[in-house]
Amino acid sequence: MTVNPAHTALWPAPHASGAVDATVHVPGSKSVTNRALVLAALASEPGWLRRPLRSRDTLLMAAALRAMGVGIEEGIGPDGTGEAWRVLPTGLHGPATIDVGNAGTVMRFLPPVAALADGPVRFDGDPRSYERPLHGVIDALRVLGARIDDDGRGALPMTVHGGGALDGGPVEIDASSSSQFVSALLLSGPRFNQGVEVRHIGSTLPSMPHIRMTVDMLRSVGAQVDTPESGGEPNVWRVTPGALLGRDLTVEPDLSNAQPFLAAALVTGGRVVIPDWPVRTTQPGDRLREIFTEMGGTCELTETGLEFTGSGKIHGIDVDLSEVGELTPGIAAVAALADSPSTLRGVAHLRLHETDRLAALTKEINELGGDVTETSDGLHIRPRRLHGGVFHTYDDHRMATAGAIIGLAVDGVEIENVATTAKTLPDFPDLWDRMLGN
Ligand SMILES: O=C(O)C1=C[C@@H](OP(=O)(O)O)[C@@H](O)[C@H](O)C1
Ligand SMILES: C=C(OP(=O)(O)O)C(=O)O
Repeated sequence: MTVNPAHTALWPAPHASGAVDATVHVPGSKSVTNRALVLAALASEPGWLRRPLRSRDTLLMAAALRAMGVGIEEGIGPDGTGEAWRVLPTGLHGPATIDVGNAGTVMRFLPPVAALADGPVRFDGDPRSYERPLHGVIDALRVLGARIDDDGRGALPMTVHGGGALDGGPVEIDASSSSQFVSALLLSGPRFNQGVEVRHIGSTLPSMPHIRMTVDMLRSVGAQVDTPESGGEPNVWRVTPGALLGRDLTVEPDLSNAQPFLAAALVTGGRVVIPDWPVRTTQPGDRLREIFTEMGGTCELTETGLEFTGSGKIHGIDVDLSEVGELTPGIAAVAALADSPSTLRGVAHLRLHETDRLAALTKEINELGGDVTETSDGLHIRPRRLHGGVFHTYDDHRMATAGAIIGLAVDGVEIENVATTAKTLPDFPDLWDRMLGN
């Protein structure tokens, strides 16, 4: 077996010698970039994507769409400012092979797109992608008229035999393990012959802001979507069939990737400014303004962005994170440094994320001397004096950034495979060093 040196390399997490005071330009949102790419690929005319995130997950999405025949030209925008990608929706063709890596957005959003291609599309990915839930998408697509060959587990690897079109119509799914099942069916819904009506029949539904993001972005390209919030039935979303417009969309900074930098202000009693923080957004990271304020900071949203200031004190928190699960690792890291215990709830589905995040956070914080226990749906964190050591990341970008947060306050923390942050934030070590003035 060959060992990738990047995976075993240890990155000494910088210890903060004082309060940070920095402005950090956070790259574009993964969730917005990958939705925008899918919608542009399904449109009936070319579109622009400005300030797209360039990371492993978004480059995998672009490569997958290209493999099906979509043109994506990477370059500078028409006005010469910043990176912009031109998307030319020239067709959806098979045969094609798609590598999903470990990107939930790629493995869930693209099978419905592949069902519209005119030939077989093979999906494969990292070993972890075989374990992540996909049954909601596979079963639903079969009900809606698609032919899919998998190994019977309702997971990757699989082949979607695109027939050039899909009937669509009503479908029931249990999306309690991932909101991305709902988003996936809605995103391609306008291109199904009868559109789609998705009824969630599971007990819980995580990450609602991400479903709102899907609906908002669909509407912005001309789709008609009925939702529970717009007067429809609870847990039912309806998308009317119709052509999608090619738009010129500027991607917001990734607010979930702003998290470690805001945490740095909290942990060091410093100040961090994130330019271009949107005034109105569906990104779950916007909830950090409230959560990190409750944990001891203050923030102000101005025309230039979000200014977040730590008080030098960090408080524990009792919070339901079901809507904003991807923020859990960073909140757990801050909670481990707080002056009182924390309970993080509503995030059982994190056991099926990039890694089992509840197990990984418990093990890694405890190995630094912490006292974390797993509950049925989250974590209980009792802060203790931590010591240095290796913080393992399990190929999970958010484990790496969580370890870096702890490293600010605890000497001698070494992050294994910090390069895994490339999934959504390839510049992380550089941005972190620059924030610290190194
Ligand atoms: O739709 C999206 O862009 C996402 C939805 C969420 O997935 P889950 O609902 O599976 O947690 C989130 O955790 C993930 O990081 C991104
Ligand atoms: C859960 C996450 O990613 P994915 O899109 O792969 O589900 C995440 O980024 O925290």
